[in-house]
Amino acid sequence: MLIVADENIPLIEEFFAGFGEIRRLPGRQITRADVHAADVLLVRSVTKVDRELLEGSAVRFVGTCTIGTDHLALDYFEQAGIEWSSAPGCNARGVVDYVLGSLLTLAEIEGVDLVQRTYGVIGAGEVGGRLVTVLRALGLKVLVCDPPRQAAEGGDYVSLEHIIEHCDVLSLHTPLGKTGSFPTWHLLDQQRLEQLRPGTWLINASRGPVVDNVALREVLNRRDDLQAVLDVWEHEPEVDRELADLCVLATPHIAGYSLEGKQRGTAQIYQALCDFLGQPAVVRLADLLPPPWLVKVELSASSDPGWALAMLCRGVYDPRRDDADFRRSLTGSVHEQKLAFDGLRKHYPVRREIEGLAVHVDGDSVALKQLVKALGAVLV
Ligand SMILES: NC(=O)C1=CN([C@@H]2O[C@H](COP(=O)(O)OP(=O)(O)OC[C@H]3O[C@@H](n4cnc5c(N)ncnc54)[C@H](O)[C@@H]3O)[C@@H](O)[C@H]2O)C=CC1
Ligand SMILES: O=C(O)C(=O)[C@H](O)COP(=O)(O)O
Repeated sequence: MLIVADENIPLIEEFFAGFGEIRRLPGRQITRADVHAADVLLVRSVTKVDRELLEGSAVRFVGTCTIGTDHLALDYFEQAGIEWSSAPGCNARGVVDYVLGSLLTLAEIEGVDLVQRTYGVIGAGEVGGRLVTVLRALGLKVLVCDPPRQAAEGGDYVSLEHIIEHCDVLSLHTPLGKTGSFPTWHLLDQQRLEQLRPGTWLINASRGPVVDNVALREVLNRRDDLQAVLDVWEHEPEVDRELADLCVLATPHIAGYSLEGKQRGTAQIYQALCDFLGQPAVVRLADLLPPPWLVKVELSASSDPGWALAMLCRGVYDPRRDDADFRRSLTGSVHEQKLAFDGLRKHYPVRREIEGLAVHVDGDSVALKQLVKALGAVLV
């Protein structure tokens, strides 16, 4: 069996060597000729997998080690009888950690207590759903907009217009889709961006085109009360540098880049391929994931919970480092900037998730113990 795989998929040998030959290629450069004789194609978000790439090839299974599927022509797969799988939820916690780190930065810059704000989460699936749970457990007021879920299940959801009118913080967690009953392409367009409440914080770690980037640049240029955090961009890997300059935090599509998230993505696709081939799964992620560098945190019962929140989140992950690296890369020609975008992602440093962090509270502090649990860390 021949497997063609994006070279940036971690643990590819460990999980897939047993199936046959693996040919690793840069994801943006995978061509028809590369996949012609392949049985299996394993990608990340940067490879557009469609009729043009696959027609006439031997590919019978496509796996994307990502949550998002907007780079896959799913209608064509169905027509052509090509089996496929994504990795739902694999890096959702990484995105939650990114949003928490961003909120801490925004609160610090603005001199605002996070409790004073009302949060609007748009898209309440694997990422948004986890985010809502954490924010509510932290005692914050959260409104949720998810029209597809509202239509399917009913429940306590509000409209996007309601979120825009009533929330001080908007965090986007929808898939990217141009068609269907609930399209998200330019969900935040010029008109909706104009309507944001004074002082709104806007966070986009979904897909770039969910926000009209030209309109956002224009609105941010006029309204210095708004604060934006962007992890994703229209036309990646090219970035609108003026827009990046206007953002409080700007990062190169790394919100979900926790080590666990990336390795889980590979493990989920391995499982899906085993299922497709009717083979038992013998490789286990638990045997491969290295121990975290931060083994345990000891908190004194007298610690201030606000300080503890920032220390625990930032001790595990602080997006300001990614922002600084990214800004340094926004120089040179467009070609150099695009290479740097991919380079930062390819050589991304080890980052772990808050969920695995062991925390001991030395003494009896209900507030601190609640905080640890709210973050999803492990109280030991
Ligand atoms: N920046 C990054 O590193 C990452 C970005 N992502 C992006 O985040 C997206 C969301 O991820 P998950 O939560 O795992 O996906 P999911 O599929 O579990 O949840 C998406 C939710 O959005 C809702 N939704 C769809 N259309 C909507 C609309 N018009 N308005 C409001 N809600 C809508 C869906 O009903 C669903 O509940 C992914 O599709 C991917 O594009 C995911 C992981 C990492
Ligand atoms: O899982 C997703 O969806 C994401 O956005 C991933 O973080 C994208 O990672 P790459 O596939 O672009 O490396």
